[in-house]
Amino acid sequence: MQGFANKDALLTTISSRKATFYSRSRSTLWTKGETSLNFINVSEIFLDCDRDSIIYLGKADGPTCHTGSETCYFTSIDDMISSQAEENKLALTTLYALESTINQRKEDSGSANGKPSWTKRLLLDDNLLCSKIREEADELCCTLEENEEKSRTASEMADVLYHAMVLLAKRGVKIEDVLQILRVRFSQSGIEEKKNRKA
Ligand SMILES: N=c1c2ncn([C@@H]3O[C@H](COP(=O)(O)OP(=O)(O)OP(=O)(O)O)[C@@H](O)[C@H]3O)c2ncn1[C@@H]1O[C@H](COP(=O)(O)O)[C@@H](O)[C@H]1O
Repeated sequence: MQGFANKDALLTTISSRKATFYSRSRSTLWTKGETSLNFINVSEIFLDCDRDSIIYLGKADGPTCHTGSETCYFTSIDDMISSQAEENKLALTTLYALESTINQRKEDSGSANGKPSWTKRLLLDDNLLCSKIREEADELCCTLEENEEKSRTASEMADVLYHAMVLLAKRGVKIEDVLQILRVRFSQSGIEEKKNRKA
């Protein structure tokens, strides 16, 4: 574990041999184990080369992390990065799969395998498509204004996304083109971009 220590915390640790720290939020000394009874019995204390960091070496009576883990350092950054990458991949796969279905409907004549297709109806009727996009966007806003369940917000966003993606297909614009624009905007503040637009 890692904690902040001041001179008093260090002096207390030296005399009690129990790892003691200073809480900056509570402005008080605290000894690891005073609540959990999982004390750290300190045998040696080392200062680092420029004397702004200390290591308490000792034997712990139990888990040192408040989560019950043996150590607080149980989160692997490499694992975090790869699970994030998996989530990103899944999001992209979902969007590309939906885009591909919509494009198939565009190529189908009449209906999808003889079945009625909502996508096809939208693709054939600009007024219906635009009115649905506006309607779904309004329903998304209502989930905020009327403080609806988070699941309603997710569902309405799915409706907005799907209907907007039908418009993209109709216009022959790829979702990748949209994502590319979003990526370019990562490095720019929206306020600054608007200011520069007016100038
Ligand atoms: N993601 C969607 C999707 N999201 C919403 N919708 C349809 O959009 C329509 C929304 O119109 P509603 O008037 O019912 O509006 P609503 O907001 O859902 O309902 P209300 O709140 O107005 O009552 C419904 O028919 C939904 O089923 C969708 N229709 C199709 N897709 C995707 O497109 C694929 C192809 O669908 P088809 O073209 O119908 O074969 C599907 O397999 C899906 O992957």
